[in-house]
Amino acid sequence: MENTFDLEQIHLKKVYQELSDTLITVEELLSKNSNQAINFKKQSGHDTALNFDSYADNLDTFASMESMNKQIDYFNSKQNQLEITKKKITQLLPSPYFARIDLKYPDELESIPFYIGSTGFSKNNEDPLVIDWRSPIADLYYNNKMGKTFYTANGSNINVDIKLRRQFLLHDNILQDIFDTNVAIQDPLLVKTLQENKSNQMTSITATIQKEQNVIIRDEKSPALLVNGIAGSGKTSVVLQRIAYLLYRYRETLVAEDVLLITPNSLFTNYINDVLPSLGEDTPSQMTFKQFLNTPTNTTNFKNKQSHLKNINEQLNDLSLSYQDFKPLKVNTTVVFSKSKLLEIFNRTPKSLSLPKRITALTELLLKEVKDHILKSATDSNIQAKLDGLTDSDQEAIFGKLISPTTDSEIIKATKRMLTWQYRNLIQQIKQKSWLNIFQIIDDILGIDEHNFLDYRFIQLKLFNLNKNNIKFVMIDEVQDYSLDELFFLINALPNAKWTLVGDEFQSIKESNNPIDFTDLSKLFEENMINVKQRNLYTSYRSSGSITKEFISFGTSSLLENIRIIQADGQTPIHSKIASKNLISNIDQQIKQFKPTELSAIITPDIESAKKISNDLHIKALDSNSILPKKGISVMPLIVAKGLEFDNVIVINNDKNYFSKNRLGNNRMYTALSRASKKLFINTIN
Ligand SMILES: Nc1ncnc2c1ncn2[C@@H]1O[C@H](COP(=O)(O)OP(=O)(O)OP(=O)(O)O)[C@@H](O)[C@H]1O
Repeated sequence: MENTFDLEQIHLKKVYQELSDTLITVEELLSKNSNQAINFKKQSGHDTALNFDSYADNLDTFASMESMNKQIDYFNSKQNQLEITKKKITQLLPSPYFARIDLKYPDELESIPFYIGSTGFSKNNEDPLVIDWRSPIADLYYNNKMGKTFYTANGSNINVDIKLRRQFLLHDNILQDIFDTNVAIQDPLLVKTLQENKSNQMTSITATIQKEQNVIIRDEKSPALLVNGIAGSGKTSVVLQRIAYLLYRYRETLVAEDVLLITPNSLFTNYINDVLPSLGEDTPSQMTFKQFLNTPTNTTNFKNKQSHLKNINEQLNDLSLSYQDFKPLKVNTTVVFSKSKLLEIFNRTPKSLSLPKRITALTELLLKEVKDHILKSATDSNIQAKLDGLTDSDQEAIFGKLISPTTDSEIIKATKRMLTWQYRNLIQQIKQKSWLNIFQIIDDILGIDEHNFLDYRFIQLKLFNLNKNNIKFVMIDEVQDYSLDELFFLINALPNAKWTLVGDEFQSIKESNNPIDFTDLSKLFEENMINVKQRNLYTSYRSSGSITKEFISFGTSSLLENIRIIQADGQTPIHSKIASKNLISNIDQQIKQFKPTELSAIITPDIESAKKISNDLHIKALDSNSILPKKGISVMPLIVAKGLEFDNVIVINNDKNYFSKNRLGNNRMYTALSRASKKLFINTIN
C-alpha cells in the first residue's frame, strides 16, 4: 500500500507540475497575443484605441477594428482558447482530480488509468491528463461497478474491464489519502465530506456523486424526470450537477440561458449560487415562480384563491370577443379607439384564424392605424407648426439633440418623430394589449367575478402567445410546493422544455395547498403528452443517523423501511417540554453547545416568533430576501429555512396549530427537523 501511495503521490506532483507549467505558458501566450494584436494595429495604421486589460476589453477593441476582421478573428479566437485553458487550469490546481479508474480494453494487454477531475485537461492534444467528470468514461466510475462492462460514447457501446476504482483525498500537489473502493463498500470519501461543517453556500458534490444520483444527473432521454427524495437526499445538488452535465453534453447547442431553474426564494437562490461557477459553468436563468409570473406587488384585485386553468384552457379555444371584452384606448382623457371601434376592427380579422392569431392581427391593425395617422398628420402644416412650440428639453427627449429642420422632408421627418413620441403611450398600450378586458373574459368563461391571478396570467399567456420557446430544460426544486394548476401553467408556458422536477411529498408545508400527490403530478404531465420517468432518492446524506430517524418518524411508516442512512448516529435529538416563560433561557443554554465556527438556526413557525427571539437573544432574524451569514446562529421561520441546512437546529414549537398532528403539521415538523446535520433540539411550549 505504501508503494501505491508513493506512486500516486509522484503522479500527482507530475500532473500538478504540468498544470502549473502550462499556466505559466498560457499566461505568457496571452500577453504575447495581446502585444501582437497591438503591434498589428500599429502597423496597419489604425488609430483605434486598444485596451487589452481584460478579455471583455479585448472583445470590444477587436470589434471596433472592422476592416481587419480576419486577423482580428484569429487574435480573438486565440485569446478565447487561451482564456478557457487558463480557467480550466485555475479550476483544477487546488484539486487536480479526485478519482482514478483503470480500464482494460479487449484488444489491449495493459489496462489504462484515467484520472477524473472537475474538468478535463490535456496538454497539446495528447492523451488527457485529467478527464472531465461528465465524460462517458467517468460514467463508469460513478456506476460503482467493477469487472466487465461498457460505456457509450458517440452512440457506440465500448466494452471494457474495470480493473481499479480509486478515490483520492488531496490538496494542491499533496496527497492525503487514497481509497480503493469496490461495489457495496461504503464510500469513505463521502463520509469524510459529509462530516465537514455546513456553510452558507452549497458546494458541488462532483467527487462523491452516488450511483442513483448519477443516473438522474445523466438522464438524456426522459421528457420529464420526477424525483421524489427524502430530506437531505441530494435533490438540489443533483439538479445543479445535472445542469452542469447538460451544458457539457450539449455544449455545441445549449447555453446557460436556455436552462431555467425555478427556485423557492431569493435566499435559496443565493445559497446555491456558487455551485455552477465552481464547476466552470455559467449560471442558468433563475427565478422564483412569482417572478416567472411577473407578479405585481399589489394583488388586491385578485381575491379568488382558486384557479381554474383546465376549464379556461378548454373554453378559450371556442371563445370569440364581444363588445364588453374590450377596453377603450385613450391618450390622456381622449378616447382614441372606443370599444365599438375595437370590435369593428376585430371583426375585420379573418374568422378562420384562432383567437390568439386574431388578437395578434388586431394588434397589427391598430398599430397600422396609428402609423397611418402619424404619416398623414406629418404633412399637415398646422401640426408641423407644433415643432416650433417644443421646448429645448422636449427636443432633447424626442430627437436626442436640438434641431432646426429647414427643408420639407426634414420637417416631415421631425414631425413624424414628434408624433411617434407623443403617441408612445398609446403604442405601448396597443402592444401590451391593454385594450383587452381580461377580467371580463374570466367572467365570460367562468361566470364568476372574483378573479384569480394565475387565471389572469394564463389567459394572457394563451391569448398573447407569451410562451418562452427558447427554454430547453426546466428544473423545478421543491416541486411539492406547486399546485397542479401552477404546473399546468408552466407546461403551457414552456412548450419546448424537458423537465426535471425534484421534491419531497413530506415537505409540503403550505396551508393553501392540498399536499400535492406525485401520482397526480405525473398524470398531469402524461395528459399533456410529456412522458414521465419517476425516480426515488431514499438515502439521507445531510443528517446524522439519529436526526434522520427523528424526522423520518414524521413521514409514513413505509418510509422508515426504505431509507438508507450514511452518517453515524451522533448526538440524540433532545426534546424539551417547557413553560413559555422559560423558553428564552432554555434556548440560551442550548446555543452554548454550538461552536461559533458552525452554522446554526433557530426555526420558528412564523416571522413574529422569530422576531421576538431575535430581540430577546440579540440574534439576527432572516427573511426570504436575506443573505445567510457564513457561520453563527440565525433565527427564521420554517418557510425561510426550507431547502437550507445547518450544523445545528433548535425548533420552537410554540404553536400547536402549526405543528398539529395531521399530515400538514407532521410535514412541517419533518421539514424543520431535517434542516439539521449534527445537533437538534425541539422545544415544545406546554
Ligand atoms: N453524493 C453526495 N456527496 C456528498 N454530499 C452529498 C451528496 N449528496 C448529497 N450531499 C449533501 O447532502 C446535503 C443535502 O443535499 P441537498 O440539499 O441537495 O438535499 P435535498 O434533497 O435537496 O434536501 P432538502 O429536500 O431537505 O432540501 C448537502 O450538504 C449535500 O452537499
